[in-house]
Parts: sequence; C-alpha cells; structure tokens
Amino acid sequence: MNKIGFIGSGNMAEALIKGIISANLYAPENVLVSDIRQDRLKYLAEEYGVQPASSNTELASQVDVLVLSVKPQNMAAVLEEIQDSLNDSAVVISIAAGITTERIAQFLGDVPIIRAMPNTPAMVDQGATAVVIRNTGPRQFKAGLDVFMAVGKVEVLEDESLIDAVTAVSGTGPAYFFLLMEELINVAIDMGLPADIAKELVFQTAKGAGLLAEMAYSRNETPGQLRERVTSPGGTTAAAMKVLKDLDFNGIMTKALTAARDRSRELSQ
Ligand SMILES: NC(=O)C1=CN([C@@H]2O[C@H](COP(=O)(O)OP(=O)(O)OC[C@H]3O[C@@H](n4cnc5c(N)ncnc54)[C@H](OP(=O)(O)O)[C@@H]3O)[C@@H](O)[C@H]2O)C=CC1
Ligand SMILES: O=C(O)[C@@H]1CCC=N1
Repeated sequence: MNKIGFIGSGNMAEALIKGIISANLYAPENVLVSDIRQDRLKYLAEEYGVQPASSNTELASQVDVLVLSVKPQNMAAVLEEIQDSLNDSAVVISIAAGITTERIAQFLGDVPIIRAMPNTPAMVDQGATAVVIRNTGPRQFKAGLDVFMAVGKVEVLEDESLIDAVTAVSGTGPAYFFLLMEELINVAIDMGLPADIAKELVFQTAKGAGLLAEMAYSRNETPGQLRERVTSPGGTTAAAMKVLKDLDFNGIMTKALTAARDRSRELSQ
C-alpha cells in the first residue's frame, strides 16, 4: 500500500487529510504527518488516526507521495533539509503559493513534481484545485492527481505562470465568500436583528446560494442568471446592486484579486 506524507500539518494539510481519508484513498496508518508544532501532530493523530513522523527527513524517506504543505516562507528550509532523504520514485507535491517547480527542482533535482493550488473546501470533498506537472511519469501523475480528485475537482494547466491567478481566484476564493458572510451578519445586527437570528439567516442563505450555484452549473446557467432571478425590477435587490456598481464593485474585486496574484508572484522570489 502506498504511503503519503505531509510536511507542514496546518489548515490546508488537514483539509486534504480529512478528504483523502474519508474518500478511502489512504488508510490513516498510511498517512504520515510532520510539523514543528507537536500540538498539531497530536491533534491530527487523535482526530484522524494519522501517524506522526519524528522528523521531516524520516517522513520524506518513507512515503511515495510527499506533500509539501508548509508556508511559502518555510519552503526553502524544508527543501534543503529533505533533499537527500527522498524515496526513489516518490512524487513531490507542493501546495505552497508562489513556489515554482523550478525552485523546487533547484533543491531536489529532476524529481517528479506536481505544483498544486487547492482550496479549503477540500475538507468537505468540494475542493477546486489546479495543477501543473514537471517530470512526472503516468504513475506519479495519477498518484498526485488522485489526492486532489478525491477531494473535489481538478484542472490541469500547461502554463505554470497561470497558477498565480488560480491562487487569487480559487485558492483564496473561499475567503471572499466568508468575508461577505461576516459583513452580512454585522450589518444585519447593525440593522437591529438579534445576533443569533442574523447568523442563522446568513449561514442558511450561504448554503442555499451554494446549492443553487450547483444546480445552475448542472443546467449550464450563469451566476448572472441566478442573480437576475433574485432581482425584481425596481425592487430591493436592484437598489443594492446599484450601490455596489456605483461604488465600483468590479474595480474593488479586480484590485483584491490582483493583489493576491501579485503576492503569489512575490512569494516565488
Ligand atoms: N489555507 C489555504 O486556504 C491554502 C493554503 N495553501 C498553501 O498551503 C500551505 C500551508 O498553508 P496553511 O495550511 O494555511 O498554513 P499553516 O500555517 O496552517 O500550516 C503550515 C504548518 O507548517 C508548520 N511548519 C513551519 N515550518 C515547518 C518546518 N520547517 N517543518 C514542518 N512544519 C513546519 C507551521 O508551523 P508554524 O505555524 O509554527 O510556522 C504550520 O503548522 C501554504 O504554502 C499555502 O500557500 C494553498 C491553498 C489554500
Ligand atoms: O493566503 C494564502 O497565502 C493561502 C494561499 C491560498 C489561500 N491561502
């Protein structure tokens, strides 16, 4: 049975671990985790039954699929540490924003590399991931892709530079929706709604909007069509949309996503 290991066992690693175990892609005893934070290892072992490794190098030497899930700022130190410990024919998956396959190969040589940009809905099997590959054979490609396909949808990109845009759109994407929920709750409370009712209404609206998006996708409809169905002529939604348009919502989103994309580019330096 193949083993998978995660170096850096934080939020995103947990989302993937939960997804691959619940999809039965890996049994918990074949999932190794490593982190400088012992509390994370203890928590993951208790919550998911995965195996804490004693060091990054021990983990790297034991797995067929090695997921590098530390923050981009910690990546060089980890790559340097594990460069002589990799299992022969292991595929290395990096999910770090900004870190290029070229950068990884500078440390690890021409090993099979998959650079992926997943997102946290992987935790509920609804992830959106884009990948680029370097030097991977069919077996390693499949092993790598299976991880992300077990937890949602996967797009394969030819042009690695587009991963920075993916990071802004879907990697960071859930945060835009969650910020919107936070603001809906805050404003509802400001408008006089009791906090518990505001929370209930906003969570249920988010869930309903998500399910409607799923329905629209299956019918080949656009988000604009969904929005129009909420918007009665001369009504309340139209009033709200006009304010957002007048305040250049499109411009605000363009600036936010451009900042995210540019930060991803910066992290590669
Ligand atoms: N969160 C997200 O939505 C997404 C994140 N990503 C990428 O995933 C990666 C992880 O992000 P995220 O899970 O949010 O980050 P976290 O900070 O939650 O997880 C990273 C973990 O790695 C630990 N760590 C730091 N240095 C080392 C080391 N040398 N060896 C082992 N472990 C170490 C960190 O400890 P400490 O905190 O003490 O530094 C932390 O526990 C990032 O590169 C990010 O760009 C990609 C897509 C989406
Ligand atoms: O904020 C970040 O840098 C990571 C990458 C995409 C989502 N979270």
